Amino acid sequence: MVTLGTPLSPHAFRVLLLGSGELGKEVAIELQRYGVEVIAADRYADAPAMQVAHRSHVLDMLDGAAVRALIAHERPHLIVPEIEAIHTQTLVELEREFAARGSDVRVIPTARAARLTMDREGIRRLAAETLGLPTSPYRFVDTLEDYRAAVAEIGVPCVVKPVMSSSGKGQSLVRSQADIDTAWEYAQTGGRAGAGRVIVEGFIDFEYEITLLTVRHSGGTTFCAPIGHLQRDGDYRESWQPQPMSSRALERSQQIARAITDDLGGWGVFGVELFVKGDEVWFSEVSPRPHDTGLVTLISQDLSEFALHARAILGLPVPAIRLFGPSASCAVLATGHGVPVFEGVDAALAQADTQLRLFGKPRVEGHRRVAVTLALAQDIEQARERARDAAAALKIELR
Ligand SMILES: Nc1ncnc2c1ncn2[C@@H]1O[C@H](COP(=O)(O)OP(=O)(O)OP(=O)(O)O)[C@@H](O)[C@H]1O
Ligand SMILES: NCC(=O)N[C@@H]1O[C@H](COP(=O)([O-])[O-])[C@@H](O)[C@H]1O
Ligand SMILES: [Mg+2]
Repeated sequence: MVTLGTPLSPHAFRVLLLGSGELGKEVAIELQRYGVEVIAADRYADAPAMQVAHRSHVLDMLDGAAVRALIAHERPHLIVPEIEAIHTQTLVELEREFAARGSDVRVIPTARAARLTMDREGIRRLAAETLGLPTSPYRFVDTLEDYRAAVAEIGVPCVVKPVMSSSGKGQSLVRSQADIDTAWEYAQTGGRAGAGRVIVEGFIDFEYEITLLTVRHSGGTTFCAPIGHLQRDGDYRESWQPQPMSSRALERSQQIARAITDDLGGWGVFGVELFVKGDEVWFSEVSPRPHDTGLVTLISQDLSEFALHARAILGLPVPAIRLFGPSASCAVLATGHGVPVFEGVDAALAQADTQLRLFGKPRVEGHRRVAVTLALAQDIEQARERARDAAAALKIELR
């Protein structure tokens, strides 16, 4: 039984978001709808979720002492990681301390899930070695010498990624011998947490890839319809739902998603990333939180992945999830330096069944996802085309 109070009162139910990007912004909005007091934190000011939260904090979330001090100050009922790059060992310690004190403060979904998934090594070893799920072949390396040996062993093409990174940061595809040293250099400089350990993965020649949104809630586990997506440079550009699949491949995907999410435990949405070829399915990785490719659910489902996350973490029921029809999302990236200014919003919204979200990110330095377009149509091709057309109609100036 959950009791929800009134925000900004002594009876408030407080949720702390660790990470305040576009995904956290939608989660914050959904929590606001239940009268939850929302506190948003990130490494920079005016992050998207901060703009819709009751208050916010700027801190280095990789600094354990800073994370501990923030939690002691805010005393949230739920701690909700929104990105990987958090000092998750501190969350593990805090969770243990809360339990010892008999407090019902929770880390979502669990501190262990946040710790295992912040680092590709934790989750990959759990999936492949403990649970025996099919994955690409892989090696973890710390030095250039070991890295070269790992590439020789795995063979080209292979994929090289820093163990702590997301949205393709620091990731490259090694197609031939000539790419080997550049990929190492990029992995050392492009990740979210500086230089360090790298994973070398054998390249899976998949037909398509999906995110299977899996909701663990008070009434059990519910799967959303599979989301297909297109990635470029390790970052998502388009997603659509439902991805057509053979019943064997869907069944296999759900088995893998259930195995990994049951092991991670807790309540919330998980984005299980899978590669598919025919009836064969490989586990790639999992986010213990809403997934960027799941932005499509803002238009495709009655309960978006953000609404589902809010319900699940609050212990509320998820009796059914309704899919409205073939839908798509298209990520809008800005390149350059400055504050985004959007023109053509009217043109982007001119078609029926089209929506968009402008994230409100305060600045762009290099490449940054700043918006997403959404469309619902008769079929997937038409939905993708509409979402792409809407994205093309947006003109972004960086001032
Ligand atoms: N072993 C592989 N074989 C083939 N393609 C791969 C492999 N690993 C990654 N990719 C491609 O690169 C994309 C990004 O990889 P991955 O999900 O590991 O990176 P990420 O930085 O964690 O991304 P995000 O945080 O956005 O999920 C995958 O969705 C897939 O398209
Ligand atoms: N693939 C993970 C993902 O999409 N995460 C989303 O992007 C934000 C970071 O964006 P930024 O790099 O522009 O600050 C995160 O806070 C989260 O919302
Ligand atoms: Mg991924």
